[in-house]
Amino acid sequence: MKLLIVAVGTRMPAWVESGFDEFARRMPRELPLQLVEVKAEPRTTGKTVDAMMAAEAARIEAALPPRCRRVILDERGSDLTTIALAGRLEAWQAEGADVALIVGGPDGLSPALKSSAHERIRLSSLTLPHALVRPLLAEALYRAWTVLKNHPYHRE
Ligand SMILES: C[S@@+](CC[C@H](N)C(=O)[O-])C[C@H]1O[C@@H](n2cnc3c(N)ncnc32)[C@H](O)[C@@H]1O
Repeated sequence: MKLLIVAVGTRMPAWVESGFDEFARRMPRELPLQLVEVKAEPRTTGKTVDAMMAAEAARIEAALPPRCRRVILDERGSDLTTIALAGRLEAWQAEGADVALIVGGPDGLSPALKSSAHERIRLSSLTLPHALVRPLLAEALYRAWTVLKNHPYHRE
């Protein structure tokens, strides 16, 4: 099984890439964390927000592996503690399917894509900039894995 962060937006600032890479490289071989970037719709074409989100949703759909578990990152999703996220991670591993953690662009994710999700989670009740979600999520997943392994990185 692998974890994929499928995120709208390309050419992120160096601090976003190095923050993500720092935690992705710590993941074990049996649970790799991979970033799949999806091109954001240009904000200069005069399209409506709904049309831009629909175009981004089509690209996300095309990037998802078949039969993956879809987890939407959404500020209105369920709250998770680190321990609860570790529990999810354990359940996902038992299920065995790849898990796609989907992060929207500047306007968020289309309602249709959100309703296709198996679950919706949030990292905070604050609205986060989409670039910042990548390293935060990578760290949260790494931390959750260390909980399952009783690794000293996570301290109660
Ligand atoms: C700038 S936010 C979009 C805000 C938009 N108003 C909305 O309603 O989703 C871009 C993306 O970052 C992610 N995101 C932002 N805040 C988040 C949070 N607190 N928890 C989890 N994901 C978040 C979501 O995937 C969102 O689609």
